[in-house]
Amino acid sequence: MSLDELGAVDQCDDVDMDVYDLPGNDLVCEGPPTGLEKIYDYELGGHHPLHLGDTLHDRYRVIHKLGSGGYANVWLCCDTTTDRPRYVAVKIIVAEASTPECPELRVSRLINIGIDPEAVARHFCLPLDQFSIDGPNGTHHALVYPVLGSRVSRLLNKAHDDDLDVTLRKIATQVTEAMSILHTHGICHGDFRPANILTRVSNLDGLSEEEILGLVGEPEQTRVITASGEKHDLPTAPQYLVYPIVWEDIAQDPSAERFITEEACIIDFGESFEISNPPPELGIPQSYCAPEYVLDKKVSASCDVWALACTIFEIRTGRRLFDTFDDDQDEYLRKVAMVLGKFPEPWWSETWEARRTFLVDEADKDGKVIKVKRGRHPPPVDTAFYQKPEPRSIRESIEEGLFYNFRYKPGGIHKYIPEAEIDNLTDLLERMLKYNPDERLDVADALKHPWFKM
Ligand SMILES: Nc1ncnc2c1ncn2[C@@H]1O[C@H](COP(=O)(O)OP(=O)(O)OP(=O)(O)O)[C@@H](O)[C@H]1O
Repeated sequence: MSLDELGAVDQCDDVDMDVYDLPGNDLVCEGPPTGLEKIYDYELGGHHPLHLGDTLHDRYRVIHKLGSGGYANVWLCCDTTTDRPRYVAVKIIVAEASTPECPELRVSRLINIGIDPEAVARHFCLPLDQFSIDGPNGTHHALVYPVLGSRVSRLLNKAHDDDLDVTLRKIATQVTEAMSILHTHGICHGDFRPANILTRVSNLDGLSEEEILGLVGEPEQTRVITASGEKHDLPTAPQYLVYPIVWEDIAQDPSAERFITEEACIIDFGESFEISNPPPELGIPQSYCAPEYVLDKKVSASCDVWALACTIFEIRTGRRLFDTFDDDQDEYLRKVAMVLGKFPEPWWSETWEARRTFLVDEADKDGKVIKVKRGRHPPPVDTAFYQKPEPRSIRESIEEGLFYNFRYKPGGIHKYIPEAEIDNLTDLLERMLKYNPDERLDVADALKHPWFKM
């Protein structure tokens, strides 16, 4: 298992591939793999095997799962050393990545570079405690964080509020302020996207474990078995995997109001870097990649600004601005060009080699790119309903309004965005999504835009 392999997948978005195809430990899990870590990552160098009820560091009792990513599992734990129950998120890094250079530890640089500690605490998720675990798969860094909730692009608990517009702009302002603080202090986040921006959760401490499970739901498990269907006896893997808490489902319960706040908190500094010393590669999914990185491998603070623009769009509309299937680079570039127009040279005619497969050389009289005609038949009448024209500008993308699709059933919540706000947001995003990074707004100037004052 290489680190590249570990880091390549954003499991929140791409959870259910490959799980039944098992290199390594020859184990399978019985139930659907959605939301679960890869069972084959339970081997030497991989995840630490845990079960509910286990106690970590003689202190943190595991009561539920909060999530998993390419590098770690995050567990909801009760701190047993305090008189009043106190709940924390314990993130256990895979052994192979638990080195002194572990990217997770980069968050501590925020404390050492002179950022006002109050601002750090307000915007970022800092570790409360840190320890290591020696287990059958190696030694793991474990970091203890405050418990956070759903990602900021899916505020289902606020969806029916009259002032949803105000709330979403407030959250977008907070995340822009957070990036502004980082850039002012010479740090790029490097992986700035809604999956790494969660809402703060409050009022859990003091509740009993039963009350907590009454709120977030009893943990559901799926058995881990051998490929031939028997109980396994490998010390390197758990006997079951735990499905993570789905905050969005909880958010729709009226009691969630007490717990889920309107405060955004930035997590995951694993890809962060010093602006003065950019890395050769970025570790951000394709849908948030600035074109100068995709086409020229140029990394700068402007890449963060591009990702921020995509994130603001997603917070305000509940949708991805440039969504791609399976992180396909050509599909991404095609979508960007459909919305923002032709790329400057030499990107258009030389660098993006596959462009001619999708888009013709010349734009139309309005400057819109033109798709290559394919000899396809029109869709049958009963599927024509789904063939919505693609948006051809930022304005058209915003005009579709806010959608929160339901996860397990058709439909969702749809709200229009007021016309005056569309004008303002279009202007802001167009300035933040300039192809030339030198013409792109920097984050401090973006923050002065009238959209944030509406
Ligand atoms: N403090 C927290 N409170 C609640 N849930 C959390 C917290 N930190 C992380 N999570 C959940 O766990 C998931 C994985 O965490 P995180 O993204 O930090 O892991 P990672 O392995 O570093 O991820 P990546 O693959 O993105 O690098 C998150 O998407 C989130 O759902």
